[in-house]
Amino acid sequence: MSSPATSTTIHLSDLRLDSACALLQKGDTLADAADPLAYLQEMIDGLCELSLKDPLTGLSNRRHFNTVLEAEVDRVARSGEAALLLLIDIDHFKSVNDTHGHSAGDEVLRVVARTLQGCVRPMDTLARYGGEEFVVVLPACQPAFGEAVAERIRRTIENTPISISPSVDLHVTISIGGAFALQWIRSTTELWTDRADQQLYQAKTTGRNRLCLEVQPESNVSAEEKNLLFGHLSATEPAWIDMTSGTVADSAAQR
Ligand SMILES: Nc1nc2c(ncn2[C@@H]2O[C@H](COP(=O)(O)OP(=O)(O)OP(=O)(O)O)[C@@H](O)[C@H]2O)c(=O)[nH]1
Repeated sequence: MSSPATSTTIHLSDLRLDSACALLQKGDTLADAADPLAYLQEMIDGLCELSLKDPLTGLSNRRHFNTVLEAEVDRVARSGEAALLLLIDIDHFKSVNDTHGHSAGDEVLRVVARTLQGCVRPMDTLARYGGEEFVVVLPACQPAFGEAVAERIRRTIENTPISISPSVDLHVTISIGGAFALQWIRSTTELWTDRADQQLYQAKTTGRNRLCLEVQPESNVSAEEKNLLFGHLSATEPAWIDMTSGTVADSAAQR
C-alpha cells in the first residue's frame, strides 16, 4: 500500500485488514497525510466497498447479493410481481486453470463478469457467487423475457473471445439454472436459490452450455385472498411504476 504521505489514493487490491488497522493505530502516519480527514474518509469508503464487492471482478459479492435477494423476496410477496433468479456456472473451468494457469483463469473470470454485466439491465443485480459461479436476480421479469435474457447471456458468453495472451484467445461456455420467485407467497432466499440450483444441476448433467428454467409455479392464491391479505395496504401505498411496461400504476389496481 502506498504511503499516505506521498499519495492519498487507496489501492483496494492492496488493502488488507492488518495494514488498515496498522494505519489507524499509527496516528503520526495520518498526521503526515496532506489531508488526514479526506484520507480517513477514503479509507472508510474503500472498506465499505470491500465489504460489498468481489475484489477480482468488481461485481457485488455473495453477502451483498443475499441482502438484495432478501429484499426481492419481500417485494415479490407484497406485489406479486414476477422475478427471476439465474445461477450461472462456467463449464469445465478447472481445465482453464490446469491448461493455461491460474492468472489466465482469473482473466476469464473478469471477462465473463464484464460480459454478463453488459447483458443485464441496470435494475438487475449481478454478483459473483463464489469460484466460477455467478448469480443474477431480475426483478419485474415476465417468463418470456426471462428466457430470452438467459439465452442471450448464454449465447453472448459463447461468442466472446477471451484474450489471455497476445497469441491465445479462449472461448468458454456457461450453464444456467433459473427459477422464478413464488408470487404472493413469502418464501425464503434459500428455497428460491435451491430451486435455481436444481435447474443448474440439470443443465450441467444434460450436457452443459445450456439453460434450464423451472416452469413458473402457479400461485394458488385467489384474487379474493390477495385482497384479504393486502387490501388494507393499498390506501397507504403510493402509486408505483410497472417496470415491465413503464407505466405508472395504482398499487391497488395491480392486485
Ligand atoms: N483462477 C481462478 N480459479 C478459481 C477461482 N475460484 C475457483 N477457481 C477454480 O475453479 C475450478 C472449479 O472447478 P470445478 O468445481 O471442478 O468445476 P468445473 O471444472 O467448471 O466443472 P463443471 O462446473 O462441472 O463444468 C477449480 O479448479 C477452482 O480452483 C479463482 O478465483 N480464480
